[in-house]
Amino acid sequence: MDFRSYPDREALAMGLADELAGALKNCLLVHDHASFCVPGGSSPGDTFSILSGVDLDWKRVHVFLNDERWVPEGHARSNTTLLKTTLLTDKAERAVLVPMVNDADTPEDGIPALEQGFGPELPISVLLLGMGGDMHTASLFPGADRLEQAMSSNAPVLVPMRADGAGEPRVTLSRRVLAGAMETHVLIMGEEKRAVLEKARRLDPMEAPIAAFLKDATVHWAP
Ligand SMILES: O=C(O)[C@H](O)[C@@H](O)[C@H](O)[C@H](O)COP(=O)(O)O
Repeated sequence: MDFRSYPDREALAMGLADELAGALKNCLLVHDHASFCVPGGSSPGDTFSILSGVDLDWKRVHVFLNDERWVPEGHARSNTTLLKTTLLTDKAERAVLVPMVNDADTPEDGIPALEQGFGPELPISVLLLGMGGDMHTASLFPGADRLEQAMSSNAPVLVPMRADGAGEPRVTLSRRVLAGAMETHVLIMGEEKRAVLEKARRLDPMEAPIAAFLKDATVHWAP
């Protein structure tokens, strides 16, 4: 694991946006498109805003979430809405969004149609992950109902997930798909998450799902 510490959150957003843009540009030099997989939640907003103004051949960048809360677009907890308002604006408006939610009643009902969109997107070219205080990443929550399936080596691309800490039902990319990314970055902020991440490194991924992705990752942190 490579750990990068920034003096403050503004420097982190600028440094991380620069790093992600560089990785996407490199990928586009040799591939016809780049698959860019990003977290929802509150941490990446500033990074996304900076990235959206970067000069890049965005129409060849395919963006999708690590995971989504099963709520309609426009809902206050919709990661898709967050993505559309922070990343997919300005120059990045031309990027292609691969949907992670549809209007089915449950993730189980919606997943078959969603999975079809992921065929051309794997392996992920550039992966950004967040982490919760309980060591979850994407919607791989410790103790979640289908964690074992989602962490297994023959897991499907998408897994429905319900967990006490999750709020609403979720859909998440499985460990197999996330761990197959060509390049992985992790974004965390604050002393508490830094300590949690250190602890996670010593635990089994079933207890600390973020641990499954740290070995080859670059972690970006600011106080
Ligand atoms: O939909 C989600 O909740 C995310 O994809 C999730 O995995 C997130 O990255 C972490 O929970 C950290 O969230 P914060 O950035 O809000 O702390």
